[in-house]
Amino acid sequence: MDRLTIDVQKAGYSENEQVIQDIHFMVGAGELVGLIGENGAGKSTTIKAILGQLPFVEGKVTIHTGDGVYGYVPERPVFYEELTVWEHIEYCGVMREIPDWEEKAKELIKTFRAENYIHQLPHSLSKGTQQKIMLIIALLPSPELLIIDEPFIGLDPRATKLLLQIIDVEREKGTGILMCTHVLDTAEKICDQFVLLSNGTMFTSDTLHDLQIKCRLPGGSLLDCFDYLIDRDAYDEQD
Ligand SMILES: Nc1ncnc2c1ncn2[C@@H]1O[C@H](COP(=O)(O)OP(=O)(O)OP(=O)(O)O)[C@@H](O)[C@H]1O
Repeated sequence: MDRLTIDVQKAGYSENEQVIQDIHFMVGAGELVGLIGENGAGKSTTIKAILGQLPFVEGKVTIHTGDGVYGYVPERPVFYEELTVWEHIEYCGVMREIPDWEEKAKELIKTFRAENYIHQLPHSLSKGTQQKIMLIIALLPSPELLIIDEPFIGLDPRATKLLLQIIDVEREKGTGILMCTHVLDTAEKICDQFVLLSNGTMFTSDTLHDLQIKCRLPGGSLLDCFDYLIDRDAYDEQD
């Protein structure tokens, strides 16, 4: 069963300027898909198209969750300046009418070892701690689809390990996860599939094994395959 289907012919920030084109992929239940690409390739724009935050989208994005609920963790945490961490969590729980939100919140706070921060203002916290708070808020409604932008930047090794464990638990529950990242060595180990973007176009959506075959790089790393595909023209010329 799919959690997300993206079928976008073109999309962008203004009518005349398309930033991404021909993006077609799916995220299945319990699947972790890595959205990979160089700076400016169009990863964040693709995520904005999924979230309905782009003014111009030609195509269709379907979120197949029972209640249409999804969790989103942006690359840069966004908070209300005057609300404490707990007040943010409360706001999310009450506004989204999440049953038992308080209990769930306490569990998540314990999991993320964030007890000491809950009465502080998020802006006074470190970037990694802010990211943990964003994750708690994203997970509070028990979403069946999770979209995470650059989750590993700013997390210390223990927090990274914790996030990886949480990703595993979510996948076991059937949550589909789309993760945008530059940390290819980690992505390579944990993602089921990779959507590779270059210049706003998706040039492949494959497992690492299929990428290795496509690139004729048996046992090659994700970075090797990515490099090969990006420079394919140059490589082909050398063949
Ligand atoms: N708000 C915006 N208005 C107009 N163009 C934008 C806007 N945001 C991004 N772009 C353009 O869209 C293109 C793709 O950018 P995007 O942020 O999607 O790339 P990215 O793959 O997420 O890059 P990075 O890895 O650096 O975060 C770039 O050419 C960028 O300049």
